[in-house]
Amino acid sequence: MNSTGEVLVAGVDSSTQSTKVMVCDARTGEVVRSGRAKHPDATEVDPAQWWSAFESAAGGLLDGVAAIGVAGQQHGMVTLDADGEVVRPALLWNDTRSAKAAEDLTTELGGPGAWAEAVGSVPVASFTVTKLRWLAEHEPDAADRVARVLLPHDWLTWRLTGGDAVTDRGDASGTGYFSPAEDRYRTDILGMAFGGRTPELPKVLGPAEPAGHTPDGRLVSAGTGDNMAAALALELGDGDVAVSLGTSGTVFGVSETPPADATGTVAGFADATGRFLPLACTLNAARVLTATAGMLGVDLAELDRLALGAEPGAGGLTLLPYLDGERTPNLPDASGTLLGLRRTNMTPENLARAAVEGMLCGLAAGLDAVRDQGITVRRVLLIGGAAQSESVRNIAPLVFGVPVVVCEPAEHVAVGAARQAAWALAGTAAPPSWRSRGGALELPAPPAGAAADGAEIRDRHRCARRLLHDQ
Ligand SMILES: Nc1ncnc2c1ncn2[C@@H]1O[C@H](COP(=O)(O)OP(=O)(O)O)[C@@H](O)[C@H]1O
Ligand SMILES: O=C(CO)[C@@H](O)[C@H](O)COP(=O)(O)O
Repeated sequence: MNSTGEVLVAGVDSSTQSTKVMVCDARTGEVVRSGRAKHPDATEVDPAQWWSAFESAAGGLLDGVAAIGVAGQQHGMVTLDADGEVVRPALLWNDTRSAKAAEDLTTELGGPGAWAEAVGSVPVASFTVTKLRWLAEHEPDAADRVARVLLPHDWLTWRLTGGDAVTDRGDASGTGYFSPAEDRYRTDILGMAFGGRTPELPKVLGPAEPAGHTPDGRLVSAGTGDNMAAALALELGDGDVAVSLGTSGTVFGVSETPPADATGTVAGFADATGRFLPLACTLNAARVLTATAGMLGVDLAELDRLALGAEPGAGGLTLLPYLDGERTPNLPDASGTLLGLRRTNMTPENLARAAVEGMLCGLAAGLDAVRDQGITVRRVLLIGGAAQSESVRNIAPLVFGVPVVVCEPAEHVAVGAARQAAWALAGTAAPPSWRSRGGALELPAPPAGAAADGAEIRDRHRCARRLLHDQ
């Protein structure tokens, strides 16, 4: 409690590029203060770096905070030895070295359908289970020293409490060895993947179950994966689908029934409330814009200005932005392609717009995939760093073909983690309602007659994917 009698809770978002901490009023969700610190730009990171980023982001913010929750980038493999020391740097969700392991594991269990049935998802290189197989094959001595495997948020939560290691259904569902439908670990799959080794796994807590306390007495909630935390902050209703434009691009909605997409496009995750979170994820989102801005020698504001100076369709330029390989479609070794160049359309404006359209078309394909899993898409809630971009805000309604809303204040992952902390503190059956906490800005619809442009842009990108990648 602070000096004015408010009960305060803190949420931590330890995602790919940075740590953010938001301190909120536990009753309303209103953000009262915040901090952030950068992470290294790598796909292999010593977890100690997340801890120092947390300390730096939270520095001076936690006075009066009664409870804290941690949301983390999903899937990262944190390996600990018998003394609790890190065995090797964590491999992150966007590290594609385990792509071959993913293929092998898919075959070994009996194909994509067997995986979808067993754990709700077909593994790609992002999933923890494939990273363990990679470790067993490439660094067997290190694999032999692994006594426990955690996810990034599990590790941070464990550091905060100093107690037993715990996790939640949401983050566990991204490992590839937890069944969200049955609510249990599949240690048989873990053993199969990790050469017969079955390291200790964190206990899976219920949505409002506390993980423990910090040494100075703050309650720590179970924590969850970053996308699950965002869903908790957004309080997604029927017909609401979130599109997050961070390092990854994600598309997700809440479902009462466990998804099982044997095509592997939609992962059948659990959410942070006891339900499910069908989700499609691309490897290339906000960084497509920073990379394009870098190539054009401009900042992000100028990239927006350029993109908005081009006509819809970018003069016929099509960018398949697989700059870091791709996960959806599953093309870990792909690189980006720019198609349709003519002397007349090779302008900075068209290139800037092609980057925005290309990034958004990857997410539009994700929207189609979640629709195929029975999710109704009545409106898109746009979140993540690149949702701040003016050109993204202008072009998204056209490319998605449905109403698009931007919810304020931003940093939904950290706010969702804070809401989970408030829930654990209250110990109620349902989380506190924080619906009054911010506004929703409905983005202007494209002009009448422009829907055809949106369909044309999506079709052109779909044809390019088929032509170049058979996807
Ligand atoms: N106005 C903007 N226009 C375009 N991209 C932006 C803007 N503001 C932030 N970003 C991008 O958003 C990304 C960070 O988003 P964030 O959701 O925090 O990512 P993550 O959770 O993966 O760390 C960065 O790549 C940053 O460049
Ligand atoms: O792998 C996934 C989802 O399955 C990613 O969404 C990660 O959870 C990283 O998220 P960001 O750092 O991009 O927010």
